Amino acid sequence: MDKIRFEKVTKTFLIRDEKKKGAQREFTAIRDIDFSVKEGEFITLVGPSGCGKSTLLDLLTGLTRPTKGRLLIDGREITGPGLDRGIVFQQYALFPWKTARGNIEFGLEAKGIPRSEWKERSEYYLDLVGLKKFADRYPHELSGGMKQRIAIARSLAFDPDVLLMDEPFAALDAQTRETLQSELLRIWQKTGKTIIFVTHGIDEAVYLGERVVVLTANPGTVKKIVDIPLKHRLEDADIKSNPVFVEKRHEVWNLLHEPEFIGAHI
Ligand SMILES: Nc1ncnc2c1ncn2[C@@H]1O[C@H](COP(=O)(O)OP(=O)(O)OP(=O)(O)O)[C@@H](O)[C@H]1O
Repeated sequence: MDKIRFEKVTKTFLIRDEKKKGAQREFTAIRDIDFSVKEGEFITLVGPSGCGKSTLLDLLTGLTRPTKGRLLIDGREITGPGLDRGIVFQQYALFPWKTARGNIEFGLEAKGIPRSEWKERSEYYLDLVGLKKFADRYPHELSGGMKQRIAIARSLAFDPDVLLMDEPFAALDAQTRETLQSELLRIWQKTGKTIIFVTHGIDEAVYLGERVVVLTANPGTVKKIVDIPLKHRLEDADIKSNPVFVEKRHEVWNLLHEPEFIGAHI
């Protein structure tokens, strides 16, 4: 069965009508989004600014509902937020008054894990993201990359089936971003989570995604879903020279540079 299914999902918002004072009009942010994600799959979503990437993730969190269509997880309609979905945002969203360990334990408490298990579990997730030695640091004592690792560890501590990531590495410098990308792949391979990862970066989308969903803007629709048959992402030290990477990167680049995107900010 599909882990996640978008069934002809449309989301419209009421916005101010620029032509008529005091009036409102409908604005279609995304239209007829229809695709499925398999259990354990790593999917990346890429598209120009305003194509509805965040709107799609909001719908998956259950914080907003579609105007038309349905979103399903394990065949059940999403009707609200749930601990089956972990979220990692661009901004780290850590509690500044809690240590790295405290932030992770928050996830354990929310899930109802007995307090006696917190230490062992938080150590496990700190170790998974390579920060065992930094357990007692506060967020302001950690680098941006470390904060994002803690945010990932905290989301994983809930043991969600699905990890939703909204440009999680966008605020990091290029080198830290590359390190975290490969760490995320390693974590994904180890945990087998289903991951939906939103990005502006074509390289990032192709490197991480087993499939890349290319979206168009105004309204956001699926332009194409590109398979990325890269086998050894972590073992290949210079993956960006790999002919499959080069070819697929070019395909996604072309899709994003077709006439309807001219002038769009990608
Ligand atoms: N609450 C809202 N009310 C009205 N319009 C909205 C609302 N939320 C989003 N939109 C509009 O829907 C469209 C899609 O927005 P969204 O934030 O999902 O795009 P995005 O692809 O994530 O953009 P970016 O890449 O710039 O972050 C945009 O045109 C935006 O202005």
